[in-house]
Amino acid sequence: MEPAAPLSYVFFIFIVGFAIVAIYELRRKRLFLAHVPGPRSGHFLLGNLPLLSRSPATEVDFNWYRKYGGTAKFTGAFGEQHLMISDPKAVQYIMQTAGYGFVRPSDRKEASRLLLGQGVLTVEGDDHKRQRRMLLPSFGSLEANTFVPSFASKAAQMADEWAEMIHDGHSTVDVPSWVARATLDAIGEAAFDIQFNALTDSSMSSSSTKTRRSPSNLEIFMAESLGLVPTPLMRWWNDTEGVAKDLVQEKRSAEKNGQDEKGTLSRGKCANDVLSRLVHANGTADAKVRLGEDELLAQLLTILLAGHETTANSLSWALLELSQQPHVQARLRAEIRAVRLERKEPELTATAIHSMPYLSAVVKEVLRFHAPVYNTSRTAMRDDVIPLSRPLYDTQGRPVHEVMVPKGQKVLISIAAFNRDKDIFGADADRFDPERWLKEGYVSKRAGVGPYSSLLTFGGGHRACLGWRFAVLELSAFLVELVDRFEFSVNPAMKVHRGAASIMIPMIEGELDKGVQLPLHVKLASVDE
Ligand code: HEM
Repeated sequence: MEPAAPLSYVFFIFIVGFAIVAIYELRRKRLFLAHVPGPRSGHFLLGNLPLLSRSPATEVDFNWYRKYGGTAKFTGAFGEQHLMISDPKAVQYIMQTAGYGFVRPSDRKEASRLLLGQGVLTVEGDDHKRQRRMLLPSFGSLEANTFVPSFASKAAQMADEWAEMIHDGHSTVDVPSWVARATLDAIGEAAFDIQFNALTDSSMSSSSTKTRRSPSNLEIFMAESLGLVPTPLMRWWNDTEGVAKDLVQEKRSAEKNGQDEKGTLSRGKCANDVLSRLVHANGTADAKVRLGEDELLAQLLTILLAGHETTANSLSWALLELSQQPHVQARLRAEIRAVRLERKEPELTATAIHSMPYLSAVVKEVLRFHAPVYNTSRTAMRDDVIPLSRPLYDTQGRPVHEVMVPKGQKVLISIAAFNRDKDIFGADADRFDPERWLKEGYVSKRAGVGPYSSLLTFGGGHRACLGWRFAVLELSAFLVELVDRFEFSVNPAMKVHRGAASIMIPMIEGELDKGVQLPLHVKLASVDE
Protein backbone atom coordinates (compact mmCIF):
# COMPACT_ATOMS: atom_id res chain seq x y z
CA MET A 1 0.00 0.00 0.00
CA GLU A 2 1.29 3.49 -0.96
CA PRO A 3 2.05 5.74 2.04
CA ALA A 4 -0.45 8.64 2.35
CA ALA A 5 0.83 11.82 0.75
CA PRO A 6 2.24 14.12 3.45
CA LEU A 7 -0.11 16.96 4.28
CA SER A 8 2.43 19.49 3.01
CA TYR A 9 2.22 17.97 -0.54
CA VAL A 10 -1.56 18.26 -0.52
CA PHE A 11 -1.29 21.84 0.65
CA PHE A 12 1.35 22.59 -2.01
CA ILE A 13 -0.82 21.11 -4.77
CA PHE A 14 -3.80 23.09 -3.50
CA ILE A 15 -1.83 26.35 -3.53
CA VAL A 16 -0.41 25.71 -7.01
CA GLY A 17 -3.88 24.77 -8.29
CA PHE A 18 -5.38 27.89 -6.76
CA ALA A 19 -2.61 30.07 -8.28
CA ILE A 20 -3.12 28.54 -11.76
CA VAL A 21 -6.87 29.14 -11.64
CA ALA A 22 -6.36 32.69 -10.32
CA ILE A 23 -3.79 33.54 -13.03
CA TYR A 24 -6.02 32.02 -15.73
CA GLU A 25 -8.98 34.09 -14.48
CA LEU A 26 -6.87 37.27 -14.32
CA ARG A 27 -5.63 36.77 -17.89
CA ARG A 28 -9.11 35.92 -19.16
CA LYS A 29 -10.51 39.10 -17.59
CA ARG A 30 -7.62 41.17 -18.95
CA LEU A 31 -8.41 40.02 -22.52
CA PHE A 32 -11.95 41.37 -22.21
CA LEU A 33 -10.67 44.84 -21.35
CA ALA A 34 -7.69 44.85 -23.73
CA HIS A 35 -8.87 47.87 -25.75
CA VAL A 36 -10.05 49.93 -22.77
CA PRO A 37 -7.61 52.76 -21.93
CA GLY A 38 -6.43 53.44 -18.41
CA PRO A 39 -3.55 54.49 -16.16
CA ARG A 40 -0.45 52.41 -15.44
CA SER A 41 -0.74 50.25 -12.36
CA GLY A 42 0.88 51.91 -9.34
CA HIS A 43 1.64 49.79 -6.28
CA PHE A 44 2.92 46.23 -7.07
CA LEU A 45 0.25 44.60 -4.87
CA LEU A 46 -2.49 47.17 -4.62
CA GLY A 47 -2.34 48.68 -8.12
CA ASN A 48 -4.08 52.07 -8.30
CA LEU A 49 -6.00 51.61 -5.04
CA PRO A 50 -3.63 53.71 -2.87
CA LEU A 51 -3.98 56.57 -5.39
CA LEU A 52 -7.78 56.23 -5.37
CA SER A 53 -8.04 55.93 -1.59
CA ARG A 54 -5.64 58.65 -0.60
CA SER A 55 -6.19 61.39 -3.16
CA PRO A 56 -8.73 64.07 -2.34
CA ALA A 57 -12.20 62.69 -3.10
CA THR A 58 -13.15 62.90 -6.80
CA GLU A 59 -9.72 64.15 -7.95
CA VAL A 60 -8.76 60.87 -9.63
CA ASP A 61 -12.27 60.56 -11.12
CA PHE A 62 -11.97 63.98 -12.78
CA ASN A 63 -8.42 63.33 -14.02
CA TRP A 64 -9.37 60.03 -15.61
CA TYR A 65 -12.57 61.48 -17.07
CA ARG A 66 -10.52 64.25 -18.72
CA LYS A 67 -7.87 61.83 -19.97
CA TYR A 68 -9.89 58.77 -21.00
CA GLY A 69 -13.49 59.98 -21.35
CA GLY A 70 -16.11 58.17 -19.30
CA THR A 71 -14.59 54.67 -19.49
CA ALA A 72 -11.23 53.62 -18.05
CA LYS A 73 -9.69 50.48 -16.64
CA PHE A 74 -7.49 50.53 -13.58
CA THR A 75 -5.69 47.97 -11.45
CA GLY A 76 -7.01 46.85 -8.10
CA ALA A 77 -5.46 44.52 -5.54
CA PHE A 78 -3.52 41.45 -6.75
CA GLY A 79 -3.51 42.65 -10.39
CA GLU A 80 -7.28 42.49 -10.84
CA GLN A 81 -8.58 44.92 -13.45
CA HIS A 82 -11.52 47.16 -12.62
CA LEU A 83 -13.52 49.60 -14.69
CA MET A 84 -14.24 53.18 -13.75
CA ILE A 85 -17.34 54.31 -15.61
CA SER A 86 -19.14 57.62 -15.93
CA ASP A 87 -20.18 57.30 -19.59
CA PRO A 88 -23.93 58.11 -19.48
CA LYS A 89 -25.16 55.22 -21.65
CA ALA A 90 -22.96 52.75 -19.77
CA VAL A 91 -24.20 54.02 -16.40
CA GLN A 92 -27.78 53.74 -17.57
CA TYR A 93 -27.19 50.17 -18.72
CA ILE A 94 -25.49 49.07 -15.51
CA MET A 95 -27.88 50.75 -13.09
CA GLN A 96 -31.13 50.32 -14.96
CA THR A 97 -31.34 48.30 -18.19
CA ALA A 98 -29.37 45.29 -16.98
CA GLY A 99 -31.71 44.87 -14.00
CA TYR A 100 -29.99 42.81 -11.32
CA GLY A 101 -27.25 41.86 -13.83
CA PHE A 102 -24.90 44.16 -11.88
CA VAL A 103 -25.08 43.91 -8.08
CA ARG A 104 -23.34 45.54 -5.16
CA PRO A 105 -20.03 43.71 -4.49
CA SER A 106 -20.57 40.85 -2.03
CA ASP A 107 -17.73 41.87 0.32
CA ARG A 108 -19.17 45.38 0.72
CA LYS A 109 -22.65 43.92 1.19
CA GLU A 110 -21.44 41.62 3.95
CA ALA A 111 -19.80 44.54 5.73
CA SER A 112 -23.04 46.54 5.43
CA ARG A 113 -25.07 43.52 6.50
CA LEU A 114 -23.05 43.33 9.70
CA LEU A 115 -23.89 46.90 10.46
CA LEU A 116 -27.38 47.18 9.05
CA GLY A 117 -28.92 43.74 8.90
CA GLN A 118 -31.02 42.63 5.93
CA GLY A 119 -32.24 46.08 4.91
CA VAL A 120 -32.96 47.42 1.45
CA LEU A 121 -29.37 48.61 1.04
CA THR A 122 -27.89 45.12 1.44
CA VAL A 123 -30.31 42.68 -0.17
CA GLU A 124 -30.49 41.81 -3.88
CA GLY A 125 -32.88 40.34 -6.44
CA ASP A 126 -36.41 39.39 -5.36
CA ASP A 127 -35.82 40.35 -1.71
CA HIS A 128 -34.72 43.80 -2.83
CA LYS A 129 -37.71 44.16 -5.14
CA ARG A 130 -40.08 43.15 -2.33
CA GLN A 131 -38.50 45.41 0.31
CA ARG A 132 -38.37 48.34 -2.04
CA ARG A 133 -42.00 47.90 -3.02
CA MET A 134 -42.97 48.02 0.66
CA LEU A 135 -40.81 51.08 1.33
CA LEU A 136 -41.58 53.22 -1.71
CA PRO A 137 -45.01 54.56 -0.64
CA SER A 138 -43.52 55.97 2.59
CA PHE A 139 -41.07 58.06 0.54
CA GLY A 140 -43.49 59.70 -1.92
CA SER A 141 -43.62 63.43 -2.62
CA LEU A 142 -46.79 64.02 -0.56
CA GLU A 143 -45.15 62.24 2.37
CA ALA A 144 -41.92 64.23 2.02
CA ASN A 145 -43.80 67.54 1.69
CA THR A 146 -45.42 67.10 5.10
CA PHE A 147 -42.02 67.25 6.81
CA VAL A 148 -40.99 70.67 5.56
CA PRO A 149 -42.25 72.51 8.69
CA SER A 150 -40.39 70.02 10.87
CA PHE A 151 -37.14 70.43 8.86
CA ALA A 152 -37.54 74.21 9.05
CA SER A 153 -38.08 74.12 12.81
CA LYS A 154 -34.84 72.15 13.34
CA ALA A 155 -33.03 74.67 11.15
CA ALA A 156 -34.56 77.55 13.12
CA GLN A 157 -33.53 75.92 16.40
CA MET A 158 -29.93 75.70 15.15
CA ALA A 159 -30.11 79.26 13.84
CA ASP A 160 -31.22 80.48 17.30
CA GLU A 161 -28.12 78.86 18.82
CA TRP A 162 -25.89 80.49 16.20
CA ALA A 163 -27.48 83.88 16.83
CA GLU A 164 -26.63 83.50 20.55
CA MET A 165 -22.98 82.88 19.62
CA ILE A 166 -22.65 86.15 17.71
CA HIS A 167 -20.62 88.79 19.58
CA ASP A 168 -19.27 92.03 18.12
CA GLY A 169 -21.30 91.40 15.02
CA HIS A 170 -19.97 88.00 13.98
CA SER A 171 -19.01 84.50 14.99
CA THR A 172 -17.12 81.52 13.58
CA VAL A 173 -19.16 78.36 13.34
CA ASP A 174 -17.79 74.89 12.59
CA VAL A 175 -20.64 74.02 10.27
CA PRO A 176 -20.39 70.18 10.02
CA SER A 177 -20.57 69.58 13.77
CA TRP A 178 -23.78 71.63 13.96
CA VAL A 179 -25.52 70.41 10.83
CA ALA A 180 -24.73 66.77 11.68
CA ARG A 181 -26.70 67.19 14.90
CA ALA A 182 -29.51 69.23 13.38
CA THR A 183 -30.02 66.78 10.51
CA LEU A 184 -29.94 63.87 12.96
CA ASP A 185 -32.80 65.53 14.83
CA ALA A 186 -34.58 66.13 11.52
CA ILE A 187 -34.30 62.53 10.29
CA GLY A 188 -35.23 61.24 13.75
CA GLU A 189 -38.49 63.14 13.67
CA ALA A 190 -39.32 62.53 10.00
CA ALA A 191 -38.38 58.89 9.80
CA PHE A 192 -39.23 57.55 13.28
CA ASP A 193 -40.99 60.27 15.23
CA ILE A 194 -38.11 60.10 17.69
CA GLN A 195 -36.57 63.15 19.38
CA PHE A 196 -32.81 62.60 19.45
CA ASN A 197 -32.31 66.11 20.88
CA ALA A 198 -28.81 66.10 19.40
CA LEU A 199 -28.90 69.89 18.96
CA THR A 200 -29.32 70.52 22.66
CA ASP A 201 -26.85 67.81 23.68
CA SER A 202 -23.54 68.82 22.16
CA SER A 203 -21.87 65.66 23.52
CA MET A 204 -23.99 63.71 21.05
CA SER A 205 -21.71 64.18 18.12
CA SER A 206 -23.43 61.99 15.60
CA SER A 207 -20.95 62.26 12.80
CA SER A 208 -19.08 59.01 12.30
CA THR A 209 -17.10 60.73 9.55
CA LYS A 210 -15.19 62.52 12.30
CA THR A 211 -13.09 59.46 12.88
CA ARG A 212 -12.70 58.48 9.25
CA ARG A 213 -9.48 59.23 7.47
CA SER A 214 -7.50 58.13 4.42
CA PRO A 215 -6.59 54.46 4.81
CA SER A 216 -3.01 53.16 4.94
CA ASN A 217 -1.76 50.53 2.43
CA LEU A 218 -2.21 47.90 5.15
CA GLU A 219 -5.84 48.90 5.67
CA ILE A 220 -6.47 48.79 1.90
CA PHE A 221 -4.81 45.36 1.79
CA MET A 222 -6.98 44.06 4.65
CA ALA A 223 -10.16 45.36 3.05
CA GLU A 224 -9.29 43.80 -0.31
CA SER A 225 -8.19 40.48 1.23
CA LEU A 226 -11.52 40.28 3.04
CA GLY A 227 -13.11 40.41 -0.40
CA LEU A 228 -11.35 37.13 -1.30
CA VAL A 229 -12.97 35.22 1.57
CA PRO A 230 -15.96 33.38 0.11
CA THR A 231 -19.27 34.94 1.06
CA PRO A 232 -20.68 31.89 2.95
CA LEU A 233 -17.56 31.86 5.12
CA MET A 234 -17.99 35.52 5.95
CA ARG A 235 -21.64 34.90 6.72
CA TRP A 236 -20.73 32.00 9.02
CA TRP A 237 -18.17 34.22 10.71
CA ASN A 238 -20.73 36.97 11.22
CA ASP A 239 -23.38 34.63 12.50
CA THR A 240 -21.29 32.63 14.94
CA GLU A 241 -18.58 35.03 16.03
CA GLY A 242 -21.33 37.51 16.65
CA VAL A 243 -19.75 40.28 18.75
CA ALA A 244 -20.70 42.84 16.15
CA LYS A 245 -24.00 41.11 15.60
CA ASP A 246 -24.80 41.32 19.33
CA LEU A 247 -24.18 45.03 19.14
CA VAL A 248 -26.51 45.36 16.20
CA GLN A 249 -29.05 43.21 18.02
CA GLU A 250 -28.81 45.42 21.08
CA LYS A 251 -29.50 48.43 18.91
CA ARG A 252 -32.44 46.67 17.33
CA SER A 253 -33.91 45.72 20.70
CA ALA A 254 -33.51 49.24 21.99
CA GLU A 255 -35.23 50.63 18.94
CA LYS A 256 -37.91 47.95 19.17
CA ASN A 257 -38.63 48.63 22.83
CA GLY A 258 -38.81 52.32 22.16
CA GLN A 259 -41.26 51.77 19.37
CA ASP A 260 -43.27 49.19 21.28
CA GLU A 261 -43.81 51.58 24.17
CA LYS A 262 -45.67 53.76 21.73
CA GLY A 263 -47.36 50.73 20.25
CA THR A 264 -46.18 51.73 16.80
CA LEU A 265 -44.47 48.56 15.71
CA SER A 266 -46.74 46.05 17.32
CA ARG A 267 -50.05 47.65 16.50
CA GLY A 268 -49.12 49.08 13.12
CA LYS A 269 -50.55 52.47 14.03
CA CYS A 270 -50.21 54.81 11.08
CA ALA A 271 -48.62 58.03 12.29
CA ASN A 272 -46.89 60.48 9.98
CA ASP A 273 -43.32 59.26 10.16
CA VAL A 274 -41.74 56.91 7.62
CA LEU A 275 -41.50 53.95 9.96
CA SER A 276 -45.11 54.14 11.11
CA ARG A 277 -46.27 54.38 7.50
CA LEU A 278 -44.09 51.41 6.63
CA VAL A 279 -45.38 49.35 9.55
CA HIS A 280 -48.93 50.21 8.62
CA ALA A 281 -48.36 49.27 4.95
CA ASN A 282 -46.63 46.08 6.04
CA GLY A 283 -49.45 45.12 8.38
CA THR A 284 -51.97 45.32 5.57
CA ALA A 285 -49.77 43.75 2.87
CA ASP A 286 -50.10 40.30 1.36
CA ALA A 287 -48.22 37.73 3.50
CA LYS A 288 -46.00 36.84 0.50
CA VAL A 289 -44.48 40.32 0.29
CA ARG A 290 -44.65 41.32 3.97
CA LEU A 291 -41.37 42.20 5.71
CA GLY A 292 -40.33 40.11 8.71
CA GLU A 293 -39.62 41.85 12.04
CA ASP A 294 -35.85 41.66 11.42
CA GLU A 295 -36.25 43.14 7.97
CA LEU A 296 -38.40 45.94 9.37
CA LEU A 297 -35.84 46.81 11.98
CA ALA A 298 -33.05 46.66 9.44
CA GLN A 299 -34.78 49.45 7.48
CA LEU A 300 -34.51 51.64 10.55
CA LEU A 301 -30.73 51.57 10.71
CA THR A 302 -30.53 51.73 6.92
CA ILE A 303 -32.56 54.93 6.77
CA LEU A 304 -30.57 56.46 9.60
CA LEU A 305 -27.25 55.63 7.98
CA ALA A 306 -28.23 56.41 4.39
CA GLY A 307 -30.18 59.52 5.18
CA HIS A 308 -28.20 61.39 7.75
CA GLU A 309 -24.56 62.14 6.96
CA THR A 310 -25.30 62.43 3.25
CA THR A 311 -27.69 65.32 3.85
CA ALA A 312 -25.52 66.86 6.58
CA ASN A 313 -22.47 66.96 4.32
CA SER A 314 -24.46 68.37 1.40
CA LEU A 315 -25.54 71.21 3.65
CA SER A 316 -21.94 71.93 4.64
CA TRP A 317 -20.87 72.02 0.99
CA ALA A 318 -23.83 74.26 0.15
CA LEU A 319 -22.87 76.81 2.82
CA LEU A 320 -19.24 76.75 1.69
CA GLU A 321 -20.27 77.47 -1.90
CA LEU A 322 -22.55 80.32 -0.80
CA SER A 323 -19.70 81.77 1.31
CA GLN A 324 -17.38 81.70 -1.68
CA GLN A 325 -19.99 83.18 -4.04
CA PRO A 326 -21.54 86.19 -2.29
CA HIS A 327 -23.57 87.12 -5.40
CA VAL A 328 -25.29 83.71 -5.38
CA GLN A 329 -25.95 84.06 -1.65
CA ALA A 330 -27.41 87.57 -2.04
CA ARG A 331 -29.67 86.53 -4.91
CA LEU A 332 -30.89 83.51 -2.98
CA ARG A 333 -31.64 85.63 0.10
CA ALA A 334 -33.58 88.12 -2.03
CA GLU A 335 -35.73 85.32 -3.48
CA ILE A 336 -36.37 83.73 -0.09
CA ARG A 337 -37.45 87.03 1.44
CA ALA A 338 -39.63 88.00 -1.50
CA VAL A 339 -41.51 84.69 -1.43
CA ARG A 340 -41.92 84.76 2.35
CA LEU A 341 -43.17 88.34 2.26
CA GLU A 342 -45.66 87.50 -0.42
CA ARG A 343 -46.97 84.30 1.19
CA LYS A 344 -47.04 85.61 4.78
CA GLU A 345 -47.18 82.05 6.15
CA PRO A 346 -46.37 81.41 9.81
CA GLU A 347 -44.26 78.39 8.93
CA LEU A 348 -42.28 77.25 5.90
CA THR A 349 -44.21 74.91 3.59
CA ALA A 350 -43.32 72.73 0.63
CA THR A 351 -45.42 75.01 -1.59
CA ALA A 352 -43.29 78.00 -0.60
CA ILE A 353 -40.12 76.03 -1.39
CA HIS A 354 -41.54 75.00 -4.75
CA SER A 355 -42.10 78.65 -5.62
CA MET A 356 -38.39 79.48 -5.28
CA PRO A 357 -36.75 78.61 -8.65
CA TYR A 358 -33.36 80.05 -7.72
CA LEU A 359 -33.30 77.98 -4.52
CA SER A 360 -34.03 74.89 -6.60
CA ALA A 361 -31.18 75.81 -8.98
CA VAL A 362 -28.76 76.29 -6.07
CA VAL A 363 -29.73 72.97 -4.48
CA LYS A 364 -29.32 71.13 -7.79
CA GLU A 365 -25.95 72.77 -8.43
CA VAL A 366 -24.67 71.91 -4.94
CA LEU A 367 -25.78 68.30 -5.35
CA ARG A 368 -24.18 68.15 -8.81
CA PHE A 369 -20.91 69.79 -7.85
CA HIS A 370 -20.44 68.20 -4.44
CA ALA A 371 -22.21 64.83 -4.63
CA PRO A 372 -21.52 63.40 -1.15
CA VAL A 373 -21.77 59.78 -2.38
CA TYR A 374 -19.19 60.28 -5.11
CA ASN A 375 -18.99 56.73 -6.39
CA THR A 376 -20.63 53.34 -6.04
CA SER A 377 -19.53 49.81 -6.96
CA ARG A 378 -21.12 47.02 -8.91
CA THR A 379 -20.10 43.49 -9.95
CA ALA A 380 -21.26 41.84 -13.19
CA MET A 381 -23.30 38.70 -12.52
CA ARG A 382 -22.72 37.33 -16.04
CA ASP A 383 -20.57 37.97 -19.10
CA ASP A 384 -22.16 41.09 -20.51
CA VAL A 385 -21.82 43.89 -23.05
CA ILE A 386 -21.98 47.49 -21.83
CA PRO A 387 -23.00 50.03 -24.50
CA LEU A 388 -21.22 53.41 -24.61
CA SER A 389 -22.33 56.92 -25.57
CA ARG A 390 -18.81 57.81 -26.66
CA PRO A 391 -16.65 55.27 -28.49
CA LEU A 392 -13.29 53.92 -27.38
CA TYR A 393 -10.63 53.21 -29.99
CA ASP A 394 -8.95 49.84 -30.46
CA THR A 395 -5.25 49.37 -31.22
CA GLN A 396 -5.91 49.95 -34.93
CA GLY A 397 -7.76 53.19 -34.14
CA ARG A 398 -11.19 51.77 -34.96
CA PRO A 399 -14.10 53.06 -32.86
CA VAL A 400 -15.59 50.57 -30.40
CA HIS A 401 -19.08 51.36 -29.13
CA GLU A 402 -19.35 48.83 -26.33
CA VAL A 403 -17.26 47.09 -23.68
CA MET A 404 -17.50 43.36 -23.18
CA VAL A 405 -17.10 42.40 -19.53
CA PRO A 406 -16.67 38.98 -17.94
CA LYS A 407 -18.80 37.66 -15.09
CA GLY A 408 -17.31 38.99 -11.85
CA GLN A 409 -16.07 42.22 -13.44
CA LYS A 410 -15.91 44.97 -10.83
CA VAL A 411 -17.14 48.38 -11.91
CA LEU A 412 -16.71 51.64 -10.04
CA ILE A 413 -19.42 54.05 -11.18
CA SER A 414 -18.09 57.56 -10.74
CA ILE A 415 -21.07 59.65 -9.71
CA ALA A 416 -18.81 62.71 -9.40
CA ALA A 417 -17.45 62.41 -12.96
CA PHE A 418 -20.92 61.73 -14.38
CA ASN A 419 -22.11 64.97 -12.75
CA ARG A 420 -19.34 66.86 -14.59
CA ASP A 421 -20.10 65.33 -17.99
CA LYS A 422 -19.85 68.12 -20.55
CA ASP A 423 -22.33 66.46 -22.92
CA ILE A 424 -25.00 66.67 -20.20
CA PHE A 425 -24.17 69.74 -18.12
CA GLY A 426 -22.47 71.97 -20.70
CA ALA A 427 -18.90 72.92 -21.60
CA ASP A 428 -18.53 74.77 -18.27
CA ALA A 429 -19.51 71.72 -16.18
CA ASP A 430 -16.39 72.21 -14.02
CA ARG A 431 -17.73 75.57 -12.82
CA PHE A 432 -20.22 76.00 -9.97
CA ASP A 433 -23.05 77.97 -11.56
CA PRO A 434 -26.71 77.56 -10.52
CA GLU A 435 -27.67 79.56 -13.62
CA ARG A 436 -27.28 76.48 -15.83
CA TRP A 437 -30.49 75.07 -14.32
CA LEU A 438 -32.47 78.17 -15.24
CA LYS A 439 -31.55 78.22 -18.93
CA GLU A 440 -34.10 76.17 -20.85
CA GLY A 441 -32.44 73.18 -22.52
CA TYR A 442 -28.93 73.93 -21.19
CA VAL A 443 -28.79 70.76 -19.09
CA SER A 444 -29.54 67.74 -21.25
CA LYS A 445 -32.44 65.59 -20.10
CA ARG A 446 -31.26 62.59 -22.12
CA ALA A 447 -29.35 61.09 -19.22
CA GLY A 448 -32.53 60.04 -17.44
CA VAL A 449 -31.04 57.46 -15.09
CA GLY A 450 -31.16 59.39 -11.78
CA PRO A 451 -34.42 60.24 -10.01
CA TYR A 452 -33.66 63.96 -9.64
CA SER A 453 -33.15 65.99 -12.82
CA SER A 454 -30.21 64.75 -14.85
CA LEU A 455 -28.07 64.19 -11.77
CA LEU A 456 -26.54 60.90 -10.68
CA THR A 457 -26.17 62.20 -7.11
CA PHE A 458 -28.93 59.90 -5.86
CA GLY A 459 -27.80 56.92 -7.92
CA GLY A 460 -30.26 55.58 -10.47
CA GLY A 461 -32.43 52.80 -11.79
CA HIS A 462 -33.92 50.18 -9.51
CA ARG A 463 -31.54 51.03 -6.63
CA ALA A 464 -31.96 54.80 -6.78
CA CYS A 465 -32.02 56.60 -3.44
CA LEU A 466 -35.37 56.21 -1.73
CA GLY A 467 -34.98 59.34 0.35
CA TRP A 468 -34.05 61.82 -2.40
CA ARG A 469 -37.23 63.90 -1.99
CA PHE A 470 -36.61 64.12 1.75
CA ALA A 471 -33.01 65.15 1.14
CA VAL A 472 -33.91 67.85 -1.40
CA LEU A 473 -36.64 69.33 0.82
CA GLU A 474 -34.50 69.13 3.94
CA LEU A 475 -31.60 70.88 2.23
CA SER A 476 -33.97 73.51 0.85
CA ALA A 477 -35.67 74.13 4.22
CA PHE A 478 -32.33 74.51 6.00
CA LEU A 479 -31.03 76.90 3.35
CA VAL A 480 -34.19 79.03 3.53
CA GLU A 481 -33.94 79.43 7.31
CA LEU A 482 -30.17 79.97 7.43
CA VAL A 483 -29.69 82.24 4.43
CA ASP A 484 -32.66 84.40 5.45
CA ARG A 485 -31.07 85.06 8.83
CA PHE A 486 -27.30 84.97 8.31
CA GLU A 487 -24.64 86.16 5.96
CA PHE A 488 -21.88 83.59 5.44
CA SER A 489 -18.27 84.21 4.48
CA VAL A 490 -15.06 82.24 4.52
CA ASN A 491 -11.42 83.01 5.21
CA PRO A 492 -10.01 83.16 1.65
CA ALA A 493 -6.64 81.85 2.87
CA MET A 494 -8.22 78.63 4.18
CA LYS A 495 -7.92 75.73 1.72
CA VAL A 496 -10.83 73.31 1.88
CA HIS A 497 -9.95 69.68 1.15
CA ARG A 498 -12.45 67.22 -0.34
CA GLY A 499 -11.99 64.44 2.22
CA ALA A 500 -12.31 60.89 0.91
CA ALA A 501 -14.31 58.98 3.49
CA SER A 502 -17.02 56.66 2.19
CA ILE A 503 -18.79 59.97 1.60
CA MET A 504 -17.13 63.26 0.68
CA ILE A 505 -16.46 65.41 3.73
CA PRO A 506 -15.04 68.94 4.06
CA MET A 507 -11.62 69.06 5.73
CA ILE A 508 -9.00 71.78 6.03
CA GLU A 509 -5.57 71.54 4.37
CA GLY A 510 -2.87 71.38 7.03
CA GLU A 511 -5.38 70.07 9.60
CA LEU A 512 -6.48 66.81 8.01
CA ASP A 513 -5.84 64.98 11.28
CA LYS A 514 -8.79 66.87 12.78
CA GLY A 515 -11.20 65.11 10.41
CA VAL A 516 -14.35 66.75 9.15
CA GLN A 517 -14.50 70.51 9.79
CA LEU A 518 -15.54 73.69 8.03
CA PRO A 519 -15.24 76.94 10.00
CA LEU A 520 -17.32 79.69 8.37
CA HIS A 521 -17.83 83.31 9.43
CA VAL A 522 -21.44 84.02 10.30
CA LYS A 523 -23.13 87.38 10.91
CA LEU A 524 -26.75 88.46 11.04
CA ALA A 525 -27.94 89.33 7.53
CA SER A 526 -29.11 92.90 7.11
CA VAL A 527 -32.90 93.19 7.15
CA ASP A 528 -32.89 95.77 4.32
CA GLU A 529 -31.10 93.60 1.78
C1 HEM B 1 -28.03 64.38 -0.05
C2 HEM B 1 -28.52 63.30 0.51
C3 HEM B 1 -28.45 61.91 -0.08
C4 HEM B 1 -27.63 61.41 -1.06
C5 HEM B 1 -26.56 62.15 -1.85
C6 HEM B 1 -27.97 60.01 -1.24
C7 HEM B 1 -27.37 59.19 -2.17
C8 HEM B 1 -27.74 57.88 -2.39
C9 HEM B 1 -27.19 57.04 -3.42
C10 HEM B 1 -26.12 57.46 -4.42
C11 HEM B 1 -27.80 55.84 -3.33
C12 HEM B 1 -27.58 54.65 -4.25
C13 HEM B 1 -26.32 53.91 -3.92
C14 HEM B 1 -26.04 52.80 -4.93
O1 HEM B 1 -26.70 52.69 -5.95
O2 HEM B 1 -25.12 52.03 -4.66
C15 HEM B 1 -28.72 55.89 -2.23
C16 HEM B 1 -29.49 54.85 -1.81
C17 HEM B 1 -30.37 54.93 -0.74
N1 HEM B 1 -30.68 56.05 -0.01
FE1 HEM B 1 -29.92 57.89 -0.25
N2 HEM B 1 -28.97 59.69 -0.37
C18 HEM B 1 -29.30 60.82 0.35
C19 HEM B 1 -30.28 60.92 1.32
C20 HEM B 1 -31.09 59.91 1.73
C21 HEM B 1 -32.14 60.03 2.71
C22 HEM B 1 -32.54 61.34 3.41
C23 HEM B 1 -32.66 58.79 2.90
C24 HEM B 1 -33.77 58.33 3.81
C25 HEM B 1 -34.56 59.11 4.51
C26 HEM B 1 -31.95 57.88 2.00
C27 HEM B 1 -32.19 56.53 1.88
C28 HEM B 1 -31.61 55.71 0.94
C29 HEM B 1 -31.90 54.28 0.83
C30 HEM B 1 -32.87 53.50 1.70
C31 HEM B 1 -31.12 53.79 -0.23
C32 HEM B 1 -31.06 52.36 -0.75
C33 HEM B 1 -31.97 52.18 -1.93
C34 HEM B 1 -31.86 50.79 -2.54
O3 HEM B 1 -30.83 50.15 -2.48
O4 HEM B 1 -32.88 50.35 -3.11
N3 HEM B 1 -31.01 58.61 1.31
N4 HEM B 1 -28.68 57.16 -1.68
